[in-house]
Amino acid sequence: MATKTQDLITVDNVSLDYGGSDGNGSAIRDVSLNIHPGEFVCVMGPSGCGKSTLLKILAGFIKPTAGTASLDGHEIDGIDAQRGVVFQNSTLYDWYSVKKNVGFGLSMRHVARQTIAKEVDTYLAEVKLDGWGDKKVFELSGGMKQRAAIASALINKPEILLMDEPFGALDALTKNQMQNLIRRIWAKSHNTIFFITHDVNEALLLGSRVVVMSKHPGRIVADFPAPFTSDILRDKDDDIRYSGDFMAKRKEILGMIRR
Ligand SMILES: Nc1ncnc2c1ncn2[C@@H]1O[C@H](COP(=O)(O)OP(=O)(O)OP(=O)(O)O)[C@@H](O)[C@H]1O
Repeated sequence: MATKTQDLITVDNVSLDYGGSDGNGSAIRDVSLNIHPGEFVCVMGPSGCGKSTLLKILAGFIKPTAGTASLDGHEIDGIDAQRGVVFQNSTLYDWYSVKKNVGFGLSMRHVARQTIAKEVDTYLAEVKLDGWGDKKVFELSGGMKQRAAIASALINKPEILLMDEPFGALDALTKNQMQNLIRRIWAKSHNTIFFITHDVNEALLLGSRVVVMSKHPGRIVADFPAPFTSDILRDKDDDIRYSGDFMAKRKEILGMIRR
């Protein structure tokens, strides 16, 4: 058995080549990244630089062509409920009730029905969907679907939550509400979150750490702690986004991405 390490996730010199005759299949190259428990890591980079590829490796959907990715010292080898995934477009079953969707992972693991019902209620309350459990997913708004998707990932108590532009398709107001929701859940539960976004404000408003990737094939070009999400939790508002420090960091990241 592997020894328990301080890092929850270790990505060691990972490259992924999708193949193809044109030689352009290399999606990420020599990526190394360690994630500690409780970090909220936001990943940014130009379109096509390999952010989703990195997430898919962490989720266990694909294996690197070189290097290793491990969770808790164990090489990631296939999908597992230890890693919850939330995509931009909900992967819920539209014709099932919200409750059935949220409890799906537990029922697959043959958890007792009463326990599932209790847990479902807890996680629906967590994402502020109490009272909506009996609705069918197709009856929900986009923001509500994403809240249900987050509940159905969290109910499995994953060691890490992998989120691929989860709020990318939402309007500005709903997006802001969802950012507040996920920040509050993170602060309360100390979840570890790996969160891909195209939105530099979102990365700085949410991440306790921001990672920036270069253009295709992606490498990590910057990796730094971000204080703003803790400031927002302390101040209970996000006016920090108008501060000089925030603007300067924003400009710096955009400069890196455009370069
Ligand atoms: N299944 C696949 N087969 C072949 N090439 C792929 C596959 N998935 C992704 N790619 C290629 O790998 C590169 C990285 O794609 P990826 O989706 O990881 O980037 P991304 O940074 O998440 O992009 P975006 O920000 O636009 O969502 C791209 O050039 C893409 O075309």
